[in-house]
Amino acid sequence: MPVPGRFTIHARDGKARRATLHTAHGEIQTPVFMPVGTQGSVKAVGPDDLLQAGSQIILGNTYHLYLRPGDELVARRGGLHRFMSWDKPILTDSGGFQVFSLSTIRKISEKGVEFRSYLDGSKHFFSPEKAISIQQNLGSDIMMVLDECVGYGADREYTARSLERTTRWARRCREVHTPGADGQLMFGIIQGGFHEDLREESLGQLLEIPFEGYAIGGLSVGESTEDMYRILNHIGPRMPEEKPRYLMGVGTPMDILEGIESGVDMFDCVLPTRNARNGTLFTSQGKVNIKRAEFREDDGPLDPNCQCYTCRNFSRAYLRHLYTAREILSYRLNSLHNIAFFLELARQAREAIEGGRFAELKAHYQGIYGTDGR
Ligand SMILES: CC1(C)O[C@H]2[C@@H](O1)[C@@]1(COC(C)(C)O1)O[C@@H]2CNc1nc2cc3nc(N)[nH]c(=O)c3cc2[nH]1
Ligand SMILES: [Zn+2]
Repeated sequence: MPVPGRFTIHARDGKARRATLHTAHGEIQTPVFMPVGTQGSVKAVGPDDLLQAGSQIILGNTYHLYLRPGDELVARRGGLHRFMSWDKPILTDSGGFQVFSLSTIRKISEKGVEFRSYLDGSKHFFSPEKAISIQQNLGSDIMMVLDECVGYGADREYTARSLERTTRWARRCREVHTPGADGQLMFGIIQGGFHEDLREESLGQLLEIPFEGYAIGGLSVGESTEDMYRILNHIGPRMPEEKPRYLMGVGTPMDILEGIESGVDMFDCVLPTRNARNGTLFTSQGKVNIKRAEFREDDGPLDPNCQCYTCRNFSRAYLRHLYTAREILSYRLNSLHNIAFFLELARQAREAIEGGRFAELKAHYQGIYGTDGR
């Protein structure tokens, strides 16, 4: 009987790892890309589509589901898995980032963070304990601690004080959930901004608390690729070797490959679904902007090397028409393809690590997407 939290490394290629993470809703082969289902749905696609595309785990969000429909309601409906008919693993973010990026008028204190709902302006308060209680109601397989993601450009002094409070919050999260209770795992989140020494400080403090995994927070917040990679390359390899490493909110295909090369195992980003809705599609030959006139009479598949439903059944001309006509089907077909692309990228990375060919895979995509894929 697999024990939730067990993390087995099968192969290494440089710092890259090929591993299996066991959860209460099944095992996850890593490196893994996690489609984002912020409000309990991965926008425009259904659970059957996600399974078909090879998705192993999806993301939900404490902040959004707490505000609507309410974590207590979801608990009464049997938890998030049953509510959204997804019986594989779910990771939920704690809401810290969303409070800072989406809410107005927020007050942060030792106790937690007070914020106003982006829906109706009503006042709410998240303590670390509350953030964990919501994720217990949702029944997610991997819970994230409540943290403060300091903005890009925050000064060093504030960043240093903030990471100390984030550690105290992390300890409070751990204290209200016994490791492994109800099969739920808990990950700590490393902060420290863009200062290598503060990053090490944050990691060192978190290592004193037993977490089943560790995440790199505070990146993909508008910084340059150079700054992201500098911190990633510094802290990734310093994270516990025997536990899963998760890079939050990242990123482009090249960011993901850079992260894997730095020893990161798990990734999530809204890019595939968000860009699908504005017609930017990721293919094995680079980015395709489907609204371009050149595709008006192009009968070819979006990506000749892709096996997804969209590429097997529809032409670029048709996809361009749907996008131009603002047909709802455009969201579905474009999202299906982009999700399939990111999942296939992660699958190719797993295979390349097993074969000791990760450097070649990264070089191959660098030739197509450039150094950062922006
Ligand atoms: C605001 C919104 C919707 O979240 C996405 C998306 O825009 C956007 C805008 O540009 C892209 C890159 C496409 O992704 O940036 C967000 C993705 N970056 C990111 N997600 C994070 C989540 C996090 N969660 C916690 N608890 N703590 C963190 O430090 C943290 C850091 C993160 N960084
Ligand atoms: Zn496709």
